[in-house]
Amino acid sequence: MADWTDCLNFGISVAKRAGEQKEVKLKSSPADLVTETDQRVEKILISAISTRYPQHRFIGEESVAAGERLQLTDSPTWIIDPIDGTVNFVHRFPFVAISIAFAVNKQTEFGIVYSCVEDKLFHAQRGRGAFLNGEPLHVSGQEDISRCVVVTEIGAERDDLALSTLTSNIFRLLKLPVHGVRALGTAAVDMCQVAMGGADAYYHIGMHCWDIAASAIIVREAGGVVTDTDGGWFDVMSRRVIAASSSAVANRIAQVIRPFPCRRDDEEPLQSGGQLTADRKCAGPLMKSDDTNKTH
Ligand SMILES: O=P(O)(O)OC(CO)CO
Ligand SMILES: [Mg+2]
Ligand SMILES: [Mg+2]
Repeated sequence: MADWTDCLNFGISVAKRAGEQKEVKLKSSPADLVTETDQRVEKILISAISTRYPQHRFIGEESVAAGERLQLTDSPTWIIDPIDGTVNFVHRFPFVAISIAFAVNKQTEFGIVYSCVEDKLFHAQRGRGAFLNGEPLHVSGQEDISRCVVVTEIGAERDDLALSTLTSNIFRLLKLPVHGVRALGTAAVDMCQVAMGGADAYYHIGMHCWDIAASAIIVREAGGVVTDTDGGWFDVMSRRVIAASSSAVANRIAQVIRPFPCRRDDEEPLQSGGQLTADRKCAGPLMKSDDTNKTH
């Protein structure tokens, strides 16, 4: 089996260096919360990594936003979110992360999440455990949904149907009941909370591969489970994820939440007047036939 430890150590060093970038400049208007820093950090990371590993490929949030094709092949590929939590970054809400995953043959070999403000470096390598600042990490192991803190994200969708699906999912969880529902504004850090036992589960439909690939392996290596939102096999390109302290908790969340259809990350983006649309948007919530036994 190939040993990717050299790549992991290099990834950790560039993530920590890039985490020193602090300047906030909006790209065009206050409504456009992609900052120049997002783009600069991605360039710093890709430039450093590609100099050292010229054969490797990249999937970067800002490169894809600029029109680059999003395709995960069997080649060694770095999947990068230069700033996970851009809205937090702009508002100085103190949870912002650099997220880097590395996949070979479409399998994630390691993940790095550097929560810059907290100065917390999470990492995991396949089969070798998960760590926070070098110390081993473990999920809570909680199996009882009624004792769980569950994390999710509010996202950027603001249409009525999207919001009603989002809020009704939270409503159903709170009515189970769970101990609490939280949202930190960064999927990578949300999922690392599950890895460290600060939360017992995370779920979301609509995140991209760069938001969740690194933290998914961190949760698994910390002893947790990562599934699709229907409880099945997790596909990093599907934009559907549950990360949980146990299979029992993951399955219970899968039973409770209503699906929210999204275009896969590796689907061709929609064309709009000859231009690629800005995002691979969620299609809006749909009821599936298996929803009929769900309340609310
Ligand atoms: O700040 P970003 O990278 O857009 O990510 C958000 C989700 O869209 C938080 O995870
Ligand atoms: Mg992100
Ligand atoms: Mg980002």
